[in-house]
Amino acid sequence: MGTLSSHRLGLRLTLGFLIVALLPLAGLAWFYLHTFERALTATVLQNITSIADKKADQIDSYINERLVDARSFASQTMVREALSALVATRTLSTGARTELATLGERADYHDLLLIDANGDVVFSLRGEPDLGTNLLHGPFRDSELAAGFRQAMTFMHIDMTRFAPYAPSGGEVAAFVVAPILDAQRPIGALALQVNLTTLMPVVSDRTGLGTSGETVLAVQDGQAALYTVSLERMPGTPFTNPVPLTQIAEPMQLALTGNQGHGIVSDYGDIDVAAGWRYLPALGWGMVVKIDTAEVLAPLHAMQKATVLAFAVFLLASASAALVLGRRLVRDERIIAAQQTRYRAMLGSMNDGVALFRPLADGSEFTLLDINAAGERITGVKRREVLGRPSRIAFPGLDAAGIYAAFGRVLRRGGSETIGLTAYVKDRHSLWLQTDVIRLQGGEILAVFKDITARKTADERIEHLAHHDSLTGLVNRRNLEILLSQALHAAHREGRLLAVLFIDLDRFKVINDTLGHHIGDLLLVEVAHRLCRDMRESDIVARQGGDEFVVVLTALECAQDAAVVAAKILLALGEPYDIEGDRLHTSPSIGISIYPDDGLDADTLTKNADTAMYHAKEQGRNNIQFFTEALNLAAGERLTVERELRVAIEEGQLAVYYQPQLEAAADPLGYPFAMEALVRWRHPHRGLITAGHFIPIAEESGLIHTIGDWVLNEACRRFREWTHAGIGPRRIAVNLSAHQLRNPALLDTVAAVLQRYELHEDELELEVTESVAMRDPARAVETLQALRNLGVRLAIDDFGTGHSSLAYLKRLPIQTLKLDREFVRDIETDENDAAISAATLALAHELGLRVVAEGIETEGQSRFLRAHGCDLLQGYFYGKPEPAEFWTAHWTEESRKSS
Ligand SMILES: Nc1nc2c(ncn2[C@@H]2O[C@@H]3COP(=O)(O)O[C@H]4[C@@H](O)[C@H](n5cnc6c(=O)[nH]c(N)nc65)O[C@@H]4COP(=O)(O)O[C@H]3[C@H]2O)c(=O)[nH]1
Repeated sequence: MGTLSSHRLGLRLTLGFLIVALLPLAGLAWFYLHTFERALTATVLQNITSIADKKADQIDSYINERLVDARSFASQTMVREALSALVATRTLSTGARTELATLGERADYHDLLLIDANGDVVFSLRGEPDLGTNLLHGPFRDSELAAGFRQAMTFMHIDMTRFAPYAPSGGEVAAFVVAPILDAQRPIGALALQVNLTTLMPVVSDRTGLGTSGETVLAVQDGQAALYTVSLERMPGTPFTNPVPLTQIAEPMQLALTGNQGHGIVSDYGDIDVAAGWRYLPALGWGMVVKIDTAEVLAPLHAMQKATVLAFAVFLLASASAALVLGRRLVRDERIIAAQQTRYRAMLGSMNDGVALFRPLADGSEFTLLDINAAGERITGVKRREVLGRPSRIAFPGLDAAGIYAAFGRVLRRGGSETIGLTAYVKDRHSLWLQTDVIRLQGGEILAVFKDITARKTADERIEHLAHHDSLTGLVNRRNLEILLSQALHAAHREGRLLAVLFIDLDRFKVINDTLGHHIGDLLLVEVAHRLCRDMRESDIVARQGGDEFVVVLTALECAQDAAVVAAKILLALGEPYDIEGDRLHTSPSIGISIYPDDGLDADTLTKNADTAMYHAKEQGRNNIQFFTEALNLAAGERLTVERELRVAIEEGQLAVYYQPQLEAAADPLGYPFAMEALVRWRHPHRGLITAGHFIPIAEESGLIHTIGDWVLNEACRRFREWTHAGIGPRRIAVNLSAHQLRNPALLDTVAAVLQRYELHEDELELEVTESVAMRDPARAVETLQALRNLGVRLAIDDFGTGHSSLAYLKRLPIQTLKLDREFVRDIETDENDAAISAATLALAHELGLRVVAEGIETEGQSRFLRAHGCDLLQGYFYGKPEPAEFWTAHWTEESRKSS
């Protein structure tokens, strides 16, 4: 991607200009001129040849006309008679003379002569000195006239003599046409027509077609010399006077004199280049050269040459100027491009995205790497200088070739661009994920812009995993379970197999979580998840449904009983003790099982039914497995019915408060109880009396507990005040508070209003909250309990012993009473463990200044044990069941009547 220097570019441009523009033009011009010269020369020579031919024809005609004249004159009777008369009388009639004169003047003959058979010149129109002389013996016997006379008389032939100076005519160059005059086939003399050279000259010297420098040169050979028979433009002198040796005469004339005919560009007698045509004139015995200076005939050529050179020069100048301007512009553009390239390179270099440029091979099967930027080197780990120009498969061996080259091919065929989501690339044995945009450039090259999105991809995968998995345990989460279960159901349906959904809930987990803290609870859940996964097959699904609930899906079951086997294994595995941060914890699962297709066809139904079965398992005493049955399903439906009916019950006053006595251990069992615990009952119109344990949980789930709780508190306090006003009944009233009520911000106002309404004194009202309620959010519980305490209400911890709270911890709560749970009391006579725990609890509670109420006392043995260990208050069927207020009112009234 380097750039040419301005100098080199200039040189290249000049060379290019010469090669591209000037050389062809010069060649064309030369070719044109050369062709033109050849054509012109050929035309000129053709013309000159035509002129020469024409001149030769004219001379022949000229001579023929004279020969015809001579024959015609000689054959005339008048001529024969005139000669006969002259021979006989030496005189001639005037009429005959006039007729002869007329003949002589017909053509511009110089003279008309009659010669008798002896050679005497008997008649001459001009009367020159040859008249009266004898041509055979006289002074002019060597003249051309004498030669012509002898030839005519000898051969009876009409001929023309050579031109030569003729003395009788004062040396005028002349030729004679001599014809014999016959009388009865016998020559009696001859007629001679004298033709002066001057009459031939107009024919010869006609310059038509010869321009300004044209000339017709005529010469006759005279021995080893030649005599020019016409005046020459460039050689002064009289014709027939200056003999020139044959060897020195110009070449075309030499050729003409030797009988040759031709044309060409030659040198003339003046050594000047001429276009000439030459030939021999047999009628005259002369050589003829018709010529014209090449300077004149080739003048158009020379003009054209000049014009061409001029045009060429102008063109050269113009195109050189244009080339210069263009060149400068090109150089400037080149500089701009170079600067742009530098900028782009800097930009590409500073980009975080990798950019690589490829050129496809002709068949598109392979791509050559043309360039790659710094980010591209960094991402792929290649060295630019090592891979430039190499096939892409060799340059980037770590590339997942299939996807990217297919995209290259597509973009190459269709044009435009394409984004390839992900491409795997192995660098230093680590897999990278690249996102690549593939763009086809105008030149057919392929640009790949790629970024390393491994981090993002990993994060996406993590987010994806989090979206589908529980963050604490890593198990499949509730949402993902629905999807996976639906898929598993499809497979089961397809394969005609069974499938089991196991709903698992940890018994007493809430207690552990509330008492030991969420951290320990979390660790326990993680361990539970670990144990669940341990024995599962790969095709099974283990999910956390939320809280302490887990779901296991067993796929591809042979029979429903297999699910029970797996559930039993889970029961064992989760029932093992857990060692967590130094504590040994115990929990057990309750497992509900639903089977596809018997218990439901869709994920929702199967999960719901397994949940129902799980509840049943809990009801059955925990650490238990229950299969879903239709009866269970009905029970679940029952819950809904109860909730609906409960609302009606509240409105229609079907609820009632029952009271159970709490007796002081030392007191007379038949005396007034120390306190009464208010327990709510539902007088159902069809089902009869329903105890609290059967509908309070539903009231809590549905939120009805607030209405019920407020009503019970109000009713119990009202009743208590009624009894005390009547002078019967207990000294204290105990009312249960549910966890939901305790969290209600309106509780304090409600309690304060009730205290005020019924003028309850300090410590006359005791509110019972369960241990787990107090443990759930200790800080908040302490705050609320303290506020209640500040109102003058006593506080009791219910069901003590079921949670994991220690007495030391309870010290922090503003409570005055502990209620020992029924569970401990039940086996207190038979289970040493329970007996020991109860005894220790009593002792420690007293140490903390708390009073202890034991509940669920059903036997005298239990009562005895508890009293022996200093239990303060006793409650249970042994002393009295929960009964309506009217019962107690009647009872106590009767008692007081008896005692009085
Ligand atoms: N087997 C046996 N059971 C005995 C004996 N003595 C008492 N019981 C039963 O034990 C439960 C004592 O109440 P709790 O522990 O406070 O436990 C109560 C209490 O937590 C809650 N509850 C009852 N009434 C109310 C109420 O008005 N409001 C709220 N929030 N909870 C209530 O419902 C739970 C169950 O109440 P109930 O069904 O009335 O059941 C009562 C009572 O009938 C005995 O000797 N043997």
